[in-house]
Amino acid sequence: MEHLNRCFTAKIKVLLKKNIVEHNLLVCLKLIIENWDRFSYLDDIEYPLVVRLNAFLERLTGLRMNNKQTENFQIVNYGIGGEYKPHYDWVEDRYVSSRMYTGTNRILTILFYLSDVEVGGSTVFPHLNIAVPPKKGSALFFTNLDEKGHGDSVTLHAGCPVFFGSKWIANKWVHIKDQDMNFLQTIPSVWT
Ligand SMILES: O=C(O)CCC(=O)C(=O)O
Ligand SMILES: [Fe+2]
Repeated sequence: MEHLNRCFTAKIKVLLKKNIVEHNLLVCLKLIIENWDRFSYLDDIEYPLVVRLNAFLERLTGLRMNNKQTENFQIVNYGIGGEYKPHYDWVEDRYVSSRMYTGTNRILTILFYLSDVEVGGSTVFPHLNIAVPPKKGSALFFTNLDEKGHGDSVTLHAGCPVFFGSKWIANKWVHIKDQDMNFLQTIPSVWT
């Protein structure tokens, strides 16, 4: 795995690893994905390959990835002109209990790029001056909350419009419930 981009501020870690997903997993995910509609969720229990991928992510991040602590993979396809306007992946504290099924906020986003995009489609962080171009097989990791567990405003991000090509991504959101909050320090090899 090779680093393409790494940016540390006081509050956020954005990390891009190349070819993080073994090739066969990527192929299987794509096969499943191609039979699904846009904005589909992969049932993590139903697909043994997804179970394997979650175990891999557990080892990699030091966070628990079972279905009480993470959301199922969300698969999204953007065609030409498709974009995701600037937003946060966390919700305001007052909405956490009603909107998050774990009753806790999203500590980490893992975004897998399942396709290359010919032109456009970068994931951008305007407050951090970071643009991550989609590269098939790579993954972007970023924390969403500050040290106190509240939504972090520097994590504003967007999926830029696809100008040419088709963009496939799979999102994994990990909730803070029952996680070891020292995960960033305890497994430094993941983050360095
Ligand atoms: O498409 C992207 O690059 C970003 C997607 C995203 O931020 C999301 O699905 O929450
Ligand atoms: Fe997002």
